[in-house]
Amino acid sequence: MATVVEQPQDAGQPSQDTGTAEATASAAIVEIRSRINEIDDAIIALWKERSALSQQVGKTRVASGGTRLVLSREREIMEKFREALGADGTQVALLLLRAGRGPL
Ligand SMILES: O=C(O)C(=O)C[C@]1(C(=O)O)C=C[C@@H](O)C=C1
Repeated sequence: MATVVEQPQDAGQPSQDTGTAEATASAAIVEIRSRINEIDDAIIALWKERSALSQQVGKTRVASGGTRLVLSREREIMEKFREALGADGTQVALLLLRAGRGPL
């Protein structure tokens, strides 16, 4: 049986390995991937912006004598993500909150 060996891509280069040798399907995949790449870039930018804003809120609150965390607010955010995305939403929310908190 032939062994398929994945070739490493150049760092920073979008992959053109579509996983199919069929030209029409391959062209469609390249097109769809272009939008996926835009979405990933937007998610990364929003993730970083949210994290910075969350840290700003935390610093503002602690500097004013408040608590570092507000668990009722965290529950509200986790519930929003769970309602929108199901069980995976809860995991996403936990990661988002962790990114904003930094190390405890
Ligand atoms: O909304 C706040 O009060 C925040 O501090 C932001 C944030 C968040 O990342 O959403 C972070 C920590 C808190 O425990 C709750 C929420």
